[in-house]
Amino acid sequence: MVPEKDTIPQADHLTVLFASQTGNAESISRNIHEQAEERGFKSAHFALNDFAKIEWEKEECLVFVVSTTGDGDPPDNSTKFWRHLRKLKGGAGLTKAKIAILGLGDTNYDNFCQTAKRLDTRLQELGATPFYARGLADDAIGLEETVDPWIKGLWPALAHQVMCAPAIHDLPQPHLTPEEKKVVKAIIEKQDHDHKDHQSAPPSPQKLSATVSVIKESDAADVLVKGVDSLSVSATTGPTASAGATAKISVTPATGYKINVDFSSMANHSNLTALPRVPNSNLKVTNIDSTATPNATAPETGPIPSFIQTPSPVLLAKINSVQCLTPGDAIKRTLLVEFGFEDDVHYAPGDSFGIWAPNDEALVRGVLAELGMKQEDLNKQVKLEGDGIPSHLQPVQSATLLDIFRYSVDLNTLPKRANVRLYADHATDLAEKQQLMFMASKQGTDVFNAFRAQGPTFLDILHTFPSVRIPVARVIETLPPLQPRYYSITNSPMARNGHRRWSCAFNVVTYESPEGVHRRGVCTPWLDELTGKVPFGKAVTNGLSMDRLALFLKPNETKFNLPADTTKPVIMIGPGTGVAPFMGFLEHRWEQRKIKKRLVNIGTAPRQHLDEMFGEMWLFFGCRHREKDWLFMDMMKEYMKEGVLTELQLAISREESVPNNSKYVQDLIKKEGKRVWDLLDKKGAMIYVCGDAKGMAKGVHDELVNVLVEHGGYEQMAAMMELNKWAQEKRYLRDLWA
Ligand SMILES: Cc1cc2nc3c(=O)[nH]c(=O)nc-3n(C[C@H](O)[C@H](O)[C@H](O)COP(=O)(O)O)c2cc1C
Repeated sequence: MVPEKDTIPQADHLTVLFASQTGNAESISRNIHEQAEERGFKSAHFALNDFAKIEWEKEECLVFVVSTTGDGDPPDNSTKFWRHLRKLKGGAGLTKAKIAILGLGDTNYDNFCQTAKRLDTRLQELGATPFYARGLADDAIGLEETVDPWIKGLWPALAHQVMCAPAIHDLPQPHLTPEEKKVVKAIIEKQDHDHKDHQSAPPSPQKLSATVSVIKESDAADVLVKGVDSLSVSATTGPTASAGATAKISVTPATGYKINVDFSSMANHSNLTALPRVPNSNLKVTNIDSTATPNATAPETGPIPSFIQTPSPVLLAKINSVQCLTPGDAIKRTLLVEFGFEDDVHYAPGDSFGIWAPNDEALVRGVLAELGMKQEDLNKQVKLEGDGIPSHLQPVQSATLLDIFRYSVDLNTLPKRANVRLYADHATDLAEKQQLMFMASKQGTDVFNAFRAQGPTFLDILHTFPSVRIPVARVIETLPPLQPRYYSITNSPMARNGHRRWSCAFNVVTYESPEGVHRRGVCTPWLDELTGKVPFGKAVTNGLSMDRLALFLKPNETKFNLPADTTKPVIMIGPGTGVAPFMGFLEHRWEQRKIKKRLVNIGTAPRQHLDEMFGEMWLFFGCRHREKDWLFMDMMKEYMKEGVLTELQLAISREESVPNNSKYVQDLIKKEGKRVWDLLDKKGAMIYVCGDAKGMAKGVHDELVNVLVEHGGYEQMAAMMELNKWAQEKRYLRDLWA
């Protein structure tokens, strides 16, 4: 019997959902969505925060591609969905859902692929059933290692779902390669056989994933779509000049570096396999303005273009002061920058804020020149259109190409194999085409890795393969989105004028690669140049740029803030610029103490010793050389003198006189283990860790486990679980960065 139309399970319908912070999960999920459509599925593609657009009770197959960010946190474009998931009760409309989850993460972080794991658990609690084994891809070894075989295995698993769903035999069947058909047939035959023999359940996701691995590598490249790119110039006039288009200083376009790698191994491989699929061409860039502003050259440092979507409202700020905290011979150049607002802003010590810095102007102009754009085209207003274009491009209704390349595409990102494959399609020189194809293939993995190890910008790639003529629309839609940069606030709203200013401390990221190439980050060198590259010494307040910058408060999901109960002791662990939020904590506590002291003195608060009203504050700080990069040394000493900071433990990593057991903050936690345990056990201290997620945070975490084992009498596993519990209770808080 054919079910009524409304009740037909939509087994040939597929919804591909993503949660992505820096664009990987978004582009991988788009790839899956596009391949699904080519294979005959009716596929839809959404960010998890758009969950309201999905008819959950009707969806049969849902594919999730989710990354993990921060300290095991879900990406920003999925937080609304998580709040929604938390509220749902078991069996809440998900019982029909068949799910497949691909997680992206990095094993250098403690909570590897936490979002995918949590999502899997929660969806199954709510009644969803996996139809295909979960994949967890590791950025540390290369996402492709897992992503490519996972996607390859997805099609037979999906087809199996469709073919086995009895109600939908009349619906069109998805297209499979002959190999995939064989696999599905084998699964169905095996299932029939098992069923006859044992009356057993359908194959488990694990079995499916094991079976699909028989598909040959070379089949991955079976569906290739050559996109037609367009920069159509159907001009209409429009007077608007975008945010970044006003002329100030002239900038010479950068030329790019030629990346040298050895392609000699290419001769040994005549057959290339596992070539990634080229992303579909969806984007159309249409010129909507014929009134060019030919002499406009450099970006305004003022407000960011209106098409940029920030996670909280933009706040305009000017730079009040800048101070270089490290002398010229220090390994890193560290700046303390204070931003000022005209109106009060609300924040708490420990909060962070975002800055949307533009790409380096010379790099932007170099790329546009290399793409064949004429100077007079750069300031024309264009609009970006097309079905299925990346979410960050959808709001671009009217902008200049200059602004799109300044603010919307990441020009420093390392190339992915799918992009290299795309560039091969657009190379006109045969030798270059072959080299690019080789790097995109499985056989060229070593060469590809050697190429990436030199940190090429997009301009370097164009410079290395000069015959690549890639349309600008293809570049815009295939490069990942440029991300804002986040900094911890180092001051307190309780300090004088504290509600009208935010300070932050950061290392200026510029370095020379082993090949002698000058490399730079996006935001910190930009801020350094904007503030005039001040020398080491006192804060500079004069002669600073008068432009307004666009800042925004970062939604503080982790609640990395001081406890409301001021008597609770806090243990702060933050080497290098990881100390930034703790300077805000200390200033805040100092102000709280001053107020309490005044109230006691005038008799409005009970006479009590200040140390009874405020818990101990311990700081574990680390630097390389006491004289060169002990950041905020004077302030730390002052806070010690005032009794605000009750314990300062200093680790110094590059001074010979310092013994090995005091080089890193984790060494000092070990040394002070007994006292740390007492503070945790007897006084319920909070633990805060801020800084590098890979080396430091892991080392500190392991040492905290040891403290619980050695001094608290825990078994290793129990100690780990206790720390996890503290993390969930927000007693052990971490603010980490890559
Ligand atoms: C600031 C930052 C924090 C991260 N934190 C984690 C983490 O806690 N666990 C993990 O497995 N991966 C972590 N990663 C790795 C990302 O999940 C991985 O690079 C992924 O490919 C990013 O995908 P996306 O671009 O879709 O966000 C982190 C990456 C960054 C840049």
